[in-house]
Amino acid sequence: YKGRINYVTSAEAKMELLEKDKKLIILLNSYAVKLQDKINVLKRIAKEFRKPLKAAKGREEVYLFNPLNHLSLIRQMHEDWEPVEKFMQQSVGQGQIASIEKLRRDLPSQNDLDEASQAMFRIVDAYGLEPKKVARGLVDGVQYSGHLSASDCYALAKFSFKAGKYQIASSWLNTANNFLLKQPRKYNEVIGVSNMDITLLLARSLVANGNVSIAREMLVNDSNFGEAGNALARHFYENTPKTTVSLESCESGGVFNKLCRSGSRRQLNESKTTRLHCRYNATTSPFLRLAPLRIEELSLDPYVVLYHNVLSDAEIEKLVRMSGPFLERTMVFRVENRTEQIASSRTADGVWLPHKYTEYYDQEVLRRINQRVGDITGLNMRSAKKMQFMKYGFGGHFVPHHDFFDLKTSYLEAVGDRFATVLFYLNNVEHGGATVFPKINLIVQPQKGSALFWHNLDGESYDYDKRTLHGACPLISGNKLVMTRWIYELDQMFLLPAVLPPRRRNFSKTISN
Ligand SMILES: O=C(O)CCC(=O)C(=O)O
Ligand SMILES: [Fe+2]
Repeated sequence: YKGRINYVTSAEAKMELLEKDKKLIILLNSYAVKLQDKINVLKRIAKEFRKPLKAAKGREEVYLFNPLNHLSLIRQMHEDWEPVEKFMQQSVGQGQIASIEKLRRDLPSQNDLDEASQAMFRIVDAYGLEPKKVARGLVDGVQYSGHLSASDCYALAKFSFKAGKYQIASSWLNTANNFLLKQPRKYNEVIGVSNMDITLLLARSLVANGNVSIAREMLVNDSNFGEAGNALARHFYENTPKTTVSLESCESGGVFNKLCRSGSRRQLNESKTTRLHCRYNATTSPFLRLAPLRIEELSLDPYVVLYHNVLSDAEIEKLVRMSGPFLERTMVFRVENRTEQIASSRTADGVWLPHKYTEYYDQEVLRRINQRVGDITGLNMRSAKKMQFMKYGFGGHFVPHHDFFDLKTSYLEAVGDRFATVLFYLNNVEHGGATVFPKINLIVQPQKGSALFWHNLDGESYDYDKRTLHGACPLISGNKLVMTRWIYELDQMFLLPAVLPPRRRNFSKTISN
């Protein structure tokens, strides 16, 4: 998987895809031109051949008595048809066909389509959208240009069906049916979904959803099936479909979705948000006496604050530039098999900064940002100086999770767990993509240059604070850029006396190494 072009999250790969699309269409057109040339020659020959017949029409006998015509007819019928047949048999545009075949090797795979479908599924699910509106470009109150095709809706239906989401599958199929009526017939003879495909999958979805009689009626009334519809409905009833796609990790559930919805609306209406408190920090370091920082306190317990204008545009530009070449699909650590894996619970591209190829002069900005975080939070930043830059694309999200590991490893024993998190927002996000804390009803809309800061450990007991559960709502359009810096527990032991090594904790997970 790694090393393969990632068409789903990477914007560059999508640009490449457009280029390939252009090339393929040029090839298809030049194939059609070659074919047309051949057609023109054949038509010309047919026209020539028809000339004597036309001349003879109605006076055939007289015509054949003419010695010229006599010879001509014999010769032509003896000699000319063989080369015509040869010409007809000659294949046309083999070069174009071969080139298309070659380009096709690197096109999006079934896996890419599944991921893109899943991204769309997530958006529809999280924001509570209706497929028929989405198909016409109306997404969560915003009218986008263009619309989906019958085949697009059918692909989304197939994906939903595979995931066992029969209700959504039915909605997509009804939408597909409406679009099919509007598609040119000639086009559908070669590609695209047929009316019968749609009806069959709709019947299966209805049956799987418990609506057997509706499915049977639909099939029997369809001229493609008639009476056979009865048996078909019974067959679907007796063979429950297998779900082959697991959406477990992409379904984030009630409160998270509710907050995502309210967030996208609020952003659109630009209406006021309620904040606990807003103040300036000019105390945690000498630096801040010169440049006090505006702080919005979003929650006191657990402690969550938003710092404004922490990073300058120039710094952000630099971070984006130095991350670009190294971005890769982010992995999720799986305790079960101790490996990093691509998971549907988190869809984004990311890179740890500094990357091993980051130029020395580029590391300056990272050091400066680290120093600033220390100044602002008053915390010790010694360990784990790396920061994670992340770029979310269409449907990109992060299911609710805790940032602490609650895991026993030798590394975490040395530095402690993730005491606090700093989440820098590196751009203004167009639509969707808020950070949400479902346990404390908090939603934060990304704002370029600001940084969200929270404690992952309880302020008194220093135990894991489960209320810090948080996630990223699916992104609907554009990109979302963030950078995360985790601050470690044992770095704070001289600042916060309660944090004392060796910490004794009952870890819920252990990795022996
Ligand atoms: O992108 C976001 O809004 C959240 C990111 C996050 O939770 C993380 O990286 O741990
Ligand atoms: Fe997180």
